[in-house]
Amino acid sequence: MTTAPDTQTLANISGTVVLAGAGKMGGALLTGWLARGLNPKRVAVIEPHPSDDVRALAARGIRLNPTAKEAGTVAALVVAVKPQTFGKAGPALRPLIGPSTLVVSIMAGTTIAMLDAVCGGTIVRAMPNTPAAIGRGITVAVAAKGVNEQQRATADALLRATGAVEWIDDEALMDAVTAVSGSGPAYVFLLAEELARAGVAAGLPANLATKLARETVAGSGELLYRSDLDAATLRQNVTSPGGTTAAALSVLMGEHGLKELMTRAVAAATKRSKELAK
Ligand SMILES: NC(=O)C1=CN([C@@H]2O[C@H](COP(=O)(O)OP(=O)(O)OC[C@H]3O[C@@H](n4cnc5c(N)ncnc54)[C@H](OP(=O)(O)O)[C@@H]3O)[C@@H](O)[C@H]2O)C=CC1
Ligand SMILES: O=C(O)[C@@H]1CCC=N1
Repeated sequence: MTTAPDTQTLANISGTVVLAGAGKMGGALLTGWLARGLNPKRVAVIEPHPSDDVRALAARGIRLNPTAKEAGTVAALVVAVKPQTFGKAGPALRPLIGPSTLVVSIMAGTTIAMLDAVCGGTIVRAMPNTPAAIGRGITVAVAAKGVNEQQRATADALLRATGAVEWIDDEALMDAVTAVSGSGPAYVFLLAEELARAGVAAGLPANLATKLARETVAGSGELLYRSDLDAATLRQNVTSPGGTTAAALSVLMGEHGLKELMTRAVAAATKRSKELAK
């Protein structure tokens, strides 16, 4: 069950919240924080090439690329650069980290031990996903030893500003988490792409096929979100015995079907997440 975002905790964070890397995921987090009441004057962004949207936020009080001194006491540093960039970008973040700074990393495959070695701080490792951009993400988080209750509440509020949050104790699960929910939106968008393509192959005009696929994926997702029924029951509700859906599902659920493909896909992503940690 999703808990309501703790807007009070977000508004009460004392000190600066620094976002390092305001790209697709970092930008989505930033949007969520501001929408949930984080004072822009408390936010600083470290970003070599800020987008026009991020630049525009400077007019609302966000500090762009401040020095460590200008950033002041950093309550939380959220690291959203690419894992491959972190080795170079990480050490430059060190001066921002004080004795009580919480470091929240959303980088795939980057372990708490690696974060500790490169930039230090009190660490929460998290894996969000892009529906965060509309407040409908899901994030899984794991806290390093030494994260106190207040820091955990701060991390929770920052992450919950973009959707649901699940806390786990076992960091080793983060590779599979990344493969399922971090990368998962891409699998769903691929489904929309392929459904449209198959519609065209079945004779539909491209714009109609694209609209039908998009609305079908979006509407089904919304139904799954709002319904108390599980995915299997919702699927069965579409499937009339001997009907069209059953014909399609005999392909999708048949030998070498989606079960096998998805198992292989998630295994490949899990493996890649583990490789990023090396
Ligand atoms: N996209 C997703 O669905 C998800 C991504 N993540 C994680 O989020 C992180 C960011 O991914 P994503 O947003 O997709 O990638 P992006 O490339 O969109 O964002 C990364 C940003 O970091 C900037 N950057 C580069 N060098 C530095 C630096 N030295 N200091 C500060 N910022 C820097 C990049 O600028 P420039 O482009 O100019 O180099 C870019 O704007 C990754 O670690 C990824 O694993 C986690 C969950 C989901
Ligand atoms: O593809 C990636 O590596 C990142 C992590 C999860 C989603 N995007």
